[in-house]
Amino acid sequence: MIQNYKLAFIGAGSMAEAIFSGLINQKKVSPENIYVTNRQDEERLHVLQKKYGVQVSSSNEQILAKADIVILAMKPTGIKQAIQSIRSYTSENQLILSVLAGITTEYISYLLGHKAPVVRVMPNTSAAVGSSVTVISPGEHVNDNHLKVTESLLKAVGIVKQVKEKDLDSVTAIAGSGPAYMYYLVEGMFNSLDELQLDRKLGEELILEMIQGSVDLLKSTNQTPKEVYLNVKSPGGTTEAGLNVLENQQFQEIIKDCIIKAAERSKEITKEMSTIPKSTIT
Ligand SMILES: NC(=O)C1=CN([C@@H]2O[C@H](COP(=O)(O)OP(=O)(O)OC[C@H]3O[C@@H](n4cnc5c(N)ncnc54)[C@H](OP(=O)(O)O)[C@@H]3O)[C@@H](O)[C@H]2O)C=CC1
Ligand SMILES: O=C(O)[C@@H]1CCC=N1
Repeated sequence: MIQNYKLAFIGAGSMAEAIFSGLINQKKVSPENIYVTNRQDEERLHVLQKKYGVQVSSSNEQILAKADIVILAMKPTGIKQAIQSIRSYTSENQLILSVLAGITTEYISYLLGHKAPVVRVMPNTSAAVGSSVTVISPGEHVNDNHLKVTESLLKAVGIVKQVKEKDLDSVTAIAGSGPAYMYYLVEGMFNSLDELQLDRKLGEELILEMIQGSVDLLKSTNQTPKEVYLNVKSPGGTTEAGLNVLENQQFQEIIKDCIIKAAERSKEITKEMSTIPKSTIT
């Protein structure tokens, strides 16, 4: 279904790369059909072209003229300037996907000034290996076919769920930012290896496989996380000694605060960068 679509990525950073590299690796879209642009970093475009064979250009007109799907992938702060620079080359026949945290479909439609269908998408960088958990939320002018195309595209880089736009702030904290918290935890575990005097390579492999196995078990059981970790713990044993440290430091409270703060920040971004001036609302 999506093989013949031409995709234009406006923004050439880590998220754009994760999505298009995933699409290319999964052989869902060929590099000839992927166009990538940014404002100024030509070296970055050159690197992406060399690595993936994608089409790059600093001309928005060139990039957008052929695009069926436009993927907005700049930082939220850049949305106004970005749409100003692409608006005249976009049309209502193109499907607009936005991966920007906190920027509403309503605001994007307002900036575009026409009725192109806009879908908000919250992926994560695991798209690069086909394992993103991506959440989508349709804006006003989106029909079932637009949603099917969006899903079909994003299913190529992981699982896709649909939510109401009001839920995207919470989802962003988990699906979008979540991987960073996991990597932070893994970094902490890696940092223990020197003190444990364990071979670094072996230790890192054991940690990653242990995490993979823990996720596999959690997914395959009906037990709660608590039941599963209590199965690991023996009275007076090693696990208990470690868990006591986590409990004393209120580790779960910290994690909860972390997720809630990320969701709150998404709401703040909406207020700061995605507010339609009152005078234009009829
Ligand atoms: N990284 C992640 O894990 C996730 C990110 N997101 C969202 O993805 C978006 C991008 O994040 P990320 O990839 O990390 O950011 P990066 O900073 O890595 O990339 C941003 C890119 O946008 C380009 N850019 C900025 N302004 C414009 C413009 N006006 N026109 C064209 N290109 C522009 C930048 O290049 P130049 O400066 O040369 O223009 C750069 O290539 C954000 O909005 C974020 O909320 C969503 C989910 C996960
Ligand atoms: O940090 C951010 O704001 C973006 C959104 C989700 C992941 N990265």
